[in-house]
Amino acid sequence: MSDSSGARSIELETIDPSSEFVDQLVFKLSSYLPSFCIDIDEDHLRLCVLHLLYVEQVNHYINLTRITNLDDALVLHILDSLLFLPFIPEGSDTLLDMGSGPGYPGLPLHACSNVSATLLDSVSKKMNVVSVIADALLVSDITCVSDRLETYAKDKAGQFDVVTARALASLPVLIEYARPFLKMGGTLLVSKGLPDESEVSSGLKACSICGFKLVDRQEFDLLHDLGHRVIFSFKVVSKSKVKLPRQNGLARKAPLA
Ligand SMILES: C[S@@+](CC[C@H](N)C(=O)[O-])C[C@H]1O[C@@H](n2cnc3c(N)ncnc32)[C@H](O)[C@@H]1O
Repeated sequence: MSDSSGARSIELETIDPSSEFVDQLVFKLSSYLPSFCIDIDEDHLRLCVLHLLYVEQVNHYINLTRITNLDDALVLHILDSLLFLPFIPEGSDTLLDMGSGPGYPGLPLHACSNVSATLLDSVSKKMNVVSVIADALLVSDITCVSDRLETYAKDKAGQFDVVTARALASLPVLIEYARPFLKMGGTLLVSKGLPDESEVSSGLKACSICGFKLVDRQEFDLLHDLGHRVIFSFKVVSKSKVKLPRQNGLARKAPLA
């Protein structure tokens, strides 16, 4: 169905949260977590599974993800998002997920922790979907924003404790995007597949320009041979040496490092 602007409206077909099918997926997901030292109760995992099922439902008419096999999606969307969880410093209240797409990793992180989350993507139809799904899940304290990062940063300087990014851009670009949003002492968490060493060394240069320090780097093999992940944790330790945000698009066209 389309509205007067031609945009397709989003109507979710309600999914029974206590169905046997949902139970099975929750059980499967829960069995994956101990190998990654992640401990989350079933109610929170259920929210992650329902989010995934709604994403899959809407994906039939709005392109949100290329991963259509549910078993793979449990690992590649939910588990992959939850890998960030142990890296969120205790006491963090506010999280921004940059380029969140269908809500990864921001929605599972919000569902499984106490952080209030802002999910941002420049493509408004994606954020509309995530907002409708968040309403259906009755998750509060989640804000969906359709904007470019460089524009949103002008209004939200220094407002977040944690910024996350998955599958968005190279390390130096992510570091530049994230810095204006973070408080002093705040944390940037980035997940990467197999970054090459030149990307890492440019990232470290961008880090020192923007006032970050790399504080942790851990590697994980996803289950079922679905890939390798490196989680980088950067902490804001000083002021940026360049004025941020720069003009729209410059971070990608002319990276700082
Ligand atoms: C490959 S998708 C990844 C989505 C999600 N993080 C995930 O892992 O499934 C990258 C997303 O970043 C968004 N994006 C890219 N550049 C952006 C920018 N400058 N500002 C806001 N969103 C951006 C795109 O619209 C896209 O939805």
